[in-house]
Amino acid sequence: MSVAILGAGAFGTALAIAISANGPVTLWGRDISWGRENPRLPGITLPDQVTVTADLQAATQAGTLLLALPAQALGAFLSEHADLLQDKWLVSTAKGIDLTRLTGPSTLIAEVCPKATIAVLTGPSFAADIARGLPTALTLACAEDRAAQALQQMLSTPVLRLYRTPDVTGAELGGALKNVIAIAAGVVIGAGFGDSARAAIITRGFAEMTRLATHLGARPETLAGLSGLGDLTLTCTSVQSRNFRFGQALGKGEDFDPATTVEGAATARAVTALAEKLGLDMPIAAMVAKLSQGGASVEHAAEYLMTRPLKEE
Ligand SMILES: NC(=O)C1=CN([C@@H]2O[C@H](COP(=O)(O)OP(=O)(O)OC[C@H]3O[C@@H](n4cnc5c(N)ncnc54)[C@H](OP(=O)(O)O)[C@@H]3O)[C@@H](O)[C@H]2O)C=CC1
Ligand SMILES: O=C(CO)COP(=O)(O)O
Repeated sequence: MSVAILGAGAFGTALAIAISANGPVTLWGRDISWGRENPRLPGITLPDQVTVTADLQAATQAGTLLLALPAQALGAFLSEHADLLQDKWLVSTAKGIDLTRLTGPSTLIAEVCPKATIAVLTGPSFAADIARGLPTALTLACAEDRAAQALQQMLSTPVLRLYRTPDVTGAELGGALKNVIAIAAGVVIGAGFGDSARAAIITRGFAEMTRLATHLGARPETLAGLSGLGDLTLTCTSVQSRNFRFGQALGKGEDFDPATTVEGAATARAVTALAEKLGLDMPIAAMVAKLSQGGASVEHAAEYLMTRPLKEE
């Protein structure tokens, strides 16, 4: 089946490069004036197998469409182009929760394209690493096993290894929630609170991720896999992560380029609203939501998290 990637940012472009090892791939972007080298992936030239186009009608002739758009842009994009997306195999790579609907990408897609086969591709993977052909392992989540197996074959390469799961909720929530915790980890390091505090944030953040995701039907083992713990580990420990760097800037009291995609900021607000609605305790997410909107100081957030009532782990 032919493959197109919708969204020519860092990740869409990296995936196009990787998957083109298996055959021709179309990469659609609304601005492709950069030609064969995307400035978001400097120094990397697209292989001949990748066709870049700004013609969405042409790109959506492919049967499998990878949606590589930021989570907060996905809903509007789906609604605007719904007529081109019906009956397709739609694979979301967005790692966030929609702020207006309080749902993950798979639910957004299902609402607009009820006949589509829906999957999620997620896991620990910096675009630059994938684009350079470094070995990477991802999770492909799809409730329909035959489609999951077909997508796994179609999108795996000798350096991009996909594991599959039917747990779409767990996979997409792991990817969304780890971005929130990565901001918190960045704050901790930026503020000079140290590596021990970062380990505490990662561990208690993982507890929050698991609490919300399992409440919404996810399997705990999915959260412990590549899409949850794997991506959490990567993003909380690497300055390659935009979410981590955004948190670091908050911790240092520095400005951060508002044009940079930082999924965890809006997702922290969505998670906080969702947790309130569901009666769940998500204190780290709540602090990240406040910090990223300028609604709390780093000192207040640290004091709040450290002086909550003592409890069992
Ligand atoms: N970068 C990474 O390492 C990874 C990213 N992801 C996830 O992939 C998703 C995309 O991230 P990434 O590629 O890095 O982000 P980028 O900021 O690099 O690119 C975002 C892309 O989305 C496009 N876009 C934004 N809004 C719209 C819209 N309304 N219609 C059409 N195109 C739009 C932008 O177009 P324009 O340039 O015209 O604004 C741009 O090409 C995110 O959810 C991210 O979490 C997942 C794994 C790794
Ligand atoms: O999701 C990612 C790595 O798996 C990319 O993280 P950032 O969006 O924080 O750069």
